[in-house]
Amino acid sequence: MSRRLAPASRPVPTTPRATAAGASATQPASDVENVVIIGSGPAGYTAAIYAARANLKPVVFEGFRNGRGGQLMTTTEVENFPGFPEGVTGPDLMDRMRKQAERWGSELHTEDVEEVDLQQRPFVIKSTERTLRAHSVIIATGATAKRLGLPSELTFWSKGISACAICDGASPLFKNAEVAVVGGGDSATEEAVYLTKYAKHVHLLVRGEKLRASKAMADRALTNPNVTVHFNTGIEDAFGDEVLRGLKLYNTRTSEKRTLNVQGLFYGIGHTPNSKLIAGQVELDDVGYVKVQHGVSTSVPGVFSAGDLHDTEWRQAITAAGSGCMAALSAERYLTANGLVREYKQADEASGNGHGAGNGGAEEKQAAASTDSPDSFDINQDKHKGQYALRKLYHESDRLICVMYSSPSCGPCRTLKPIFNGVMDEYQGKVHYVEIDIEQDPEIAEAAGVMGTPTVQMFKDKARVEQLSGVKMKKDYREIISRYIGAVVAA
Ligand SMILES: Cc1cc2nc3c(=O)[nH]c(=O)nc-3n(C[C@H](O)[C@H](O)[C@H](O)COP(=O)(O)OP(=O)(O)OC[C@H]3O[C@@H](n4cnc5c(N)ncnc54)[C@H](O)[C@@H]3O)c2cc1C
Repeated sequence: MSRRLAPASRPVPTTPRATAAGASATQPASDVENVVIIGSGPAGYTAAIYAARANLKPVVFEGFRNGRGGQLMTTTEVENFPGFPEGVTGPDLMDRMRKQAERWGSELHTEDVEEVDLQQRPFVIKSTERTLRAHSVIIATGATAKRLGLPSELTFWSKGISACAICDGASPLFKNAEVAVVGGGDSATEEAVYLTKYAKHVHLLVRGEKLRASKAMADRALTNPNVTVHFNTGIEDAFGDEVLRGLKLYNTRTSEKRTLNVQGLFYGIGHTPNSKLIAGQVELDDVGYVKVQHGVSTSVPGVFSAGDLHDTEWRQAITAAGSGCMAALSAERYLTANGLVREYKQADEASGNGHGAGNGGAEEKQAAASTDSPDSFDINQDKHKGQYALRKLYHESDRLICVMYSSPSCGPCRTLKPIFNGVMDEYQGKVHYVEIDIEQDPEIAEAAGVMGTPTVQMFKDKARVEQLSGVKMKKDYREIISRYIGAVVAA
């Protein structure tokens, strides 16, 4: 896909410069950032909080295709992050980290970085929308748990299938249940043993005829009475109803098929570090993990790694956050030692109201109206909420009606809301926008055939004309809307 890359597009600051975040520069003008952070998982946001509190005014590229907020946006309850004795949902935790980063003046862009040049100084970072230069860079692009790609994988994801036994093993879903772990290496074997704390019995499904795990680890699984190791075993698919109930297995040597009734399937087949962006510029290990020294320093001075991107062992939110902190402090030290710091003053509001700038923050302020009722509904308003409004508009509006269906625990919905709200603002007076929370209004979501969230549907003249699942780029929504109302307002 070809993308337009703007030249160094951020304005050259004057001194002092009133920044969008309410911070002002106290050093000579420059268009070079102190620090650019790539990634918005626990590592990226924690690095942003520390760098922002050190008055460095970090610029954060949160990512778009893989979703802002990182891996925890795909999970429900996080029970092991300190400070949340009752647990917290992954999306809530990430929203809180994001707000904290924003509050201290981080500049957030929900964009993917497509290219970096770490050979020249200042470093050059090109995202889908802009090109920046920076004296230091923190890479926190995480790792992606490998999936099997079973036909029913998405249906049972977080409803029995999980990529993290340590995170999800204690869930009530698996207590005293039979569960399976797939994989034959150290991680899978360790996870199988770990799960015996909660599950009645654990089945370790191994494609080959022996375990690849270390002897000590393999022995722990093989001698545990609550673990059965099934060699030469592949998984064809999963089955169940509301939740996972079992697996369709096959013998990898004889192709013989059978089923195994389990309520959990945990993937222990490894992770892929998201290091393509920096391959060839920063030293990586054989698998692609960044090689670090002193915790977070990469082979390029001024470039730091944080979180799962270099963590081959722990891969937890708290360890990622910890290394985000280390990366930010290391970047600060590096900038200071090399006389590169451009310090910004925190404006009063930065420490008070919980809002900085960043494009996401600005867009989030434009949320849809509160739920419409017969008393409050006004057809002249652009933005609406709830099924009453949708039914009224469906029958009475002569505009294009854009409906976004979301649910409170859906991470991608949180990513899409500000994006879609921003697009809707470009078409004031031309479209009607309705936000439907499918937990509050399940009937209308069912009637509309919504199978997952986020979903965007568009209606014109009492007919559904478009349906889009997941998070798309602004330009995709604009292109579609322009088909029905003519002009594209913003490029
Ligand atoms: C289903 C599941 C449940 C889990 N539950 C728990 C739990 O309960 N407790 C726990 O401690 N841990 C849990 N984990 C593990 C935890 O989520 C990870 O260890 C942690 O998120 C790693 O943080 P990170 O910041 O290093 O990377 P990630 O969270 O992976 O974030 C990486 C970020 O980088 C961004 N990015 C990637 N490429 C680019 C690019 N080119 N440009 C811009 N941005 C980019 C992505 O969009 C993403 O925002 C779970 C993991 C999964 C998959």
